[in-house]
Amino acid sequence: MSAPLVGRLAIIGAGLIGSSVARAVREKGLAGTVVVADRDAGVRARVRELGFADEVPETAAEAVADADIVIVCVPVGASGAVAAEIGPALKPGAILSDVGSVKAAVVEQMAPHVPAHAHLVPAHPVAGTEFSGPDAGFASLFENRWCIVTPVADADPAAVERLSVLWSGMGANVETMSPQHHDLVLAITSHLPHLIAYNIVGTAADLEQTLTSEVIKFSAGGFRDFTRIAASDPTMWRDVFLYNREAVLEMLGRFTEDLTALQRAIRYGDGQTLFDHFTRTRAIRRSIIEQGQETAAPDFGRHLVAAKK
Ligand SMILES: NC(=O)c1ccc[n+]([C@@H]2O[C@H](COP(=O)([O-])OP(=O)(O)OC[C@H]3O[C@@H](n4cnc5c(N)ncnc54)[C@H](O)[C@@H]3O)[C@@H](O)[C@H]2O)c1
Ligand SMILES: O=C(O)C(=O)C[C@]1(C(=O)O)C=C[C@@H](O)C=C1
Repeated sequence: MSAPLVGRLAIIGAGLIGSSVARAVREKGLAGTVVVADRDAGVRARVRELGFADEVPETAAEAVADADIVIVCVPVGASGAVAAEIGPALKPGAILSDVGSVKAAVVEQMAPHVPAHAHLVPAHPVAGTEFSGPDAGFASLFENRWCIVTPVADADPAAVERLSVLWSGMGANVETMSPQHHDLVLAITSHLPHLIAYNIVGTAADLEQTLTSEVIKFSAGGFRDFTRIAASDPTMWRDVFLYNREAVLEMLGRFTEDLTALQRAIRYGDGQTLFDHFTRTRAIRRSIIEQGQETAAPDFGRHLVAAKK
């Protein structure tokens, strides 16, 4: 049997993403030892029960000692504090990575705490669900999904390559781009759709009581899909909007202008504008499907409703 890709892998934060990484790495035999840390004692106890880690130390600093690769899987706003805690314990040559949904702000928070003898290689697996916590993770989450690696300016190419190989090993398709470009792209493809979902479900909840209960009773199709997205973790998404502020505001400005144009077409009975717009958007959906990017993601974890934090 050949040696695993990574000797010792440390994961800080054992929620949906951290626990999925641990499960995927173990299932594929990518690491000799998987060490998992979480600041929450209840989560640590649950990780021990679920058995997807070889070691579950009390602190993050203990977890990273001797680790070859460290993946920080905490809400974006906590990444600086975690980097400060573990930075001094990183061994020479260690790769420090993360999975945050925002990249420029994570680099800004983490970079000052990375010692010269370690390598910072941020990444973002573009795969998830509306569920949180260690019960919600599963080994196949990253299969055939993108993982965007966003190397810093002076990144060590060998470290970037090693982390990319680890994500490929978990089944992901790896793409590389700058942290700033990542944030602009994800603002429109992920962050704005979540904001729209949070907003539309909030609007429905603010209707008069009888109307709201009818919305819930008759919800199907479109609205139901929005409620899935709007059930996503409040801490995670608060941080995404606070830390990708500029890119989200840029995309929100464009979105608002386009919405106003549709509103105007409805007001003036301009069916041609509506028809042309909907025809253009239908083509985008079709090209996504043709590229094989449509997956069963919306149904992942349905059985885990009870596990939702
Ligand atoms: N949920 C998704 O769909 C998704 C997808 C891709 C990337 N991400 C990113 O992954 C990261 C984690 O998201 P998640 O969905 O796994 O969240 P989660 O809430 O399921 O898990 C986060 C875990 O981090 C722990 N934690 C928080 N602060 C900590 C600290 N200072 N030290 C140690 N542990 C700490 C929490 O106790 C929790 O167990 C976020 O940055 C998010 O942006 C999420
Ligand atoms: O499918 C979902 O539930 C998701 O929202 C996953 C999703 C996304 O927007 O695609 C959410 C945030 C992450 O940073 C990456 C993936």
